[in-house]
Amino acid sequence: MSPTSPHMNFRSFVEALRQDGDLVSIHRQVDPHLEAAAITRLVYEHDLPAPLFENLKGAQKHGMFRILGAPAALRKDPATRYGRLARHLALPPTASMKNILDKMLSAADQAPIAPTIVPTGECKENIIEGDQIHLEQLPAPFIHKDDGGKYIQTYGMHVVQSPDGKWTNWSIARAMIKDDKHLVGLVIEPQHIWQIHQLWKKEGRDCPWALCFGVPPAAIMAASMPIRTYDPAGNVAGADGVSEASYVGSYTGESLQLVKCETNNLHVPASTEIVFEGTLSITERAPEGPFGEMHGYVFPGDTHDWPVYNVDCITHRDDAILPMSACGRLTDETHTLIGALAAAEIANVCRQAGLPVKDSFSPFESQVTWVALQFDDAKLRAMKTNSQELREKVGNLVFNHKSGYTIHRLVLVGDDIDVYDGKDIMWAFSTRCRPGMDETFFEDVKGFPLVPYMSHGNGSPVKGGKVVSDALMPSEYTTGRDWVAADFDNSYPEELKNQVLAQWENDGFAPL
Ligand SMILES: Cc1cc2c3c(c1C)C(C)(C)C[C@@H](O)N3c1c(nc(O)[nH]c1=O)N2C[C@H](O)[C@H](O)[C@H](O)COP(=O)(O)O
Ligand SMILES: [K+]
Ligand SMILES: [Mn+2]
Repeated sequence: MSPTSPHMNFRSFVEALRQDGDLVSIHRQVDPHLEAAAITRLVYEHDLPAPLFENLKGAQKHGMFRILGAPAALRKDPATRYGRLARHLALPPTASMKNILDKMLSAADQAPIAPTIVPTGECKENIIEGDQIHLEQLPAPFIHKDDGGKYIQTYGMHVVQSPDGKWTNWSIARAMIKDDKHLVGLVIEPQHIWQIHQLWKKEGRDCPWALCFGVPPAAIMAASMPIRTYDPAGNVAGADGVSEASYVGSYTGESLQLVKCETNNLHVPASTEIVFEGTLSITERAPEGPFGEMHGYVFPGDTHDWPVYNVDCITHRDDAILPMSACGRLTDETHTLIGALAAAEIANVCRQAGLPVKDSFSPFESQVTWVALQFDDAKLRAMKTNSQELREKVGNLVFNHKSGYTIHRLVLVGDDIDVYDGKDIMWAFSTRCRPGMDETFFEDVKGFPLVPYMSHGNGSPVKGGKVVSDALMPSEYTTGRDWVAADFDNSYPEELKNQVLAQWENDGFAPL
């Protein structure tokens, strides 16, 4: 039996949410066509407990399947706002986003812990092969009314491996049902699934593939993160490097248990809820999309050809649970994971390049198109640099690195700004960055086509549209901050502040 702790076993994770009071089990019949996603969308927009749809219309025998919505979204109580994410990493429910991202980065300088191959696991409880496979009969969710199909894949983990077997990549990329035996989904440059797909194209063979729904929560975090499993520039793989599986081992401190697929030599987490096995075609493409995406838009009719996945075999647990991200406007997994994890990796890349970056975050208010980089002011001064030089250095580094792919604005701030507080970032950006003078624009870098002003704007969908906005004041480069913030923290003597706080409730105010 594989580990049963919530961060290492999806089923245990769902039970842990129930114990936390962070799960709503819905036993009435719910339609996977729009209804399950509509409920989940409202959950996201009000930071409510995760919905578990126990009784889906059209669910197959052997319990194939139930749906868990909002697997990594926010909790309403500010004290445990990131509690559901914390559960992915065995951190306390009061963990801050900084605690979560530090945990994810902790593996970067620890020895990788390779996974362990075990003979079998819960994911082998049911095996469906060949002509018994009917994807069209599964209760797959139709998520937004203008989507191009049923997006069964929004929180599953793709497993693909370089032809030389040295690099196994785990990542999330969307896919919808094409027909009874096939999916079709985004495989975009420079993502690792795209890089490995390219390697198989050179080989002239379809890429062996597995798609794992309901994996150990600690694993899906690495699947969502642009970790450098290869040379820092994120170039196409070559030498032997760290795969996500080993990276997960580092930050959990335990070896993940994997089992071999039935129909290829890939390995998947033993406790996975549902496994699709097959190939990612190097030749076949099909119309895909539109899909209501991470920036909050669907463009009806916006369909493009992408590679086809062929499903040869399905294995699954009894009463399997499919996790679903009904993404769009704030706040769902595309914000809490894609933005946050990219920000963490970008800070890592900056520090590796010798830049004094202390912290970073992608503000939800920017729909995770920005990353704020917090500089150590004293070390910044020691650099004896200036705004233009720093903007060019940071922009050329980050916008040419894979981890910067989804980010279009970098805001440079001092260490008086809390990068996890969107109000702080907007205060600094709005008051310290002079438009036109304190910004450097980058047109000759890879752009992220999912951003609406890229795919449906006035310029190239895949090139440029990026900027470094310097919200460090000139004094921060030379003498140090020459202002005092007009706020409670900074504009009153300590003993007066203590006196005000001590009197606060006696004066008749509610506790802060
Ligand atoms: C958490 C999460 C991440 C992603 C996605 C989703 C979620 C919930 C969807 C809801 C399915 C929406 C879709 O936009 N989606 C998605 C995607 N990357 C793509 O290339 N294509 C995609 O369709 N990422 C981001 C990638 O997972 C990260 O960029 C990761 O870093 C990739 O791994 P790697 O290539 O670095 O190994
Ligand atoms: K990844
Ligand atoms: Mn990767």
